[in-house]
Amino acid sequence: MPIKEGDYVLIVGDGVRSVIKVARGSRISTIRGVINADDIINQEYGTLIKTNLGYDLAVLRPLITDILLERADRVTQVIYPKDAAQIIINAGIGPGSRVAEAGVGSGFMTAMLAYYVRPNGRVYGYDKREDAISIARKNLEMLGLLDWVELKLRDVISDGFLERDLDAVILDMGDPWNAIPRATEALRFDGVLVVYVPTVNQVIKVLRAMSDYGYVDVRMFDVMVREWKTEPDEVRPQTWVNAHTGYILIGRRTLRPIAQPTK
Ligand SMILES: C[S@@+](CC[C@H](N)C(=O)[O-])C[C@H]1O[C@@H](n2cnc3c(N)ncnc32)[C@H](O)[C@@H]1O
Repeated sequence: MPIKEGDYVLIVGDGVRSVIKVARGSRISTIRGVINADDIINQEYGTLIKTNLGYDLAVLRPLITDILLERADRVTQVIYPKDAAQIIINAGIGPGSRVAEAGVGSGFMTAMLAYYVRPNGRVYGYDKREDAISIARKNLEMLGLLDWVELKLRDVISDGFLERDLDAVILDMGDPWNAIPRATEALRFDGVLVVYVPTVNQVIKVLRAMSDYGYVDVRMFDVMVREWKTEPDEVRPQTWVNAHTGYILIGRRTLRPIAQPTK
């Protein structure tokens, strides 16, 4: 399908990498010169366009992660794709999954969940902050993923989740241990609880609560991705790495009655 006005495109080459929304009549400036948006419209994705300085840049269909990282607004810390990928795989989330998430924050994790539960799954996203819900809605709309998401302005610790028998619940909030009783009542028996926290101090409280509420097969890991330079004449790790984002804790609900913690 050819490129249309209003599409997002990824422009790549010679040190250029940016996601642009194509607007008729506009000029796209890069460090390798300028291209006219009109020269992109009606071209096939994958086409090469010459800048006014003579560089060939590729015009590609952006991946969901390209749009998220480059174009989405942020009002909170977000879950990055490297962590989202591990959460999705290890929680067994796929087409048809019904998943709740608190908090939604800027909607980064929500977007990745929505992308993978399509076409017949559903994501129930909760946040107690109105600004977070509205930025998340805007980001999901931009990505075309809102059809798979229900966003709810609600405090999950005091008011709980509205769904039951969920396949997975994901908690990314300051005090997730306080939301574990509510997450547990929303999960199906043997459903997957995922908790994402940045500090070890939080990890300890989460592990205690998971044990109290009868979770089994509890695992914890963090994710290091080391990017490498891919210049054929200089293949080596990049100089700077992101050393830490967060810890991922995953466990399975059991039939233990939720009103009776073990300790
Ligand atoms: C770090 S952000 C979540 C980021 C999000 N996962 C993302 O990838 O964009 C934490 C969010 O949790 C929300 N939150 C904290 N406590 C909450 C509660 N009790 N109920 C609902 N949302 C809560 C906050 O308002 C905040 O927006």
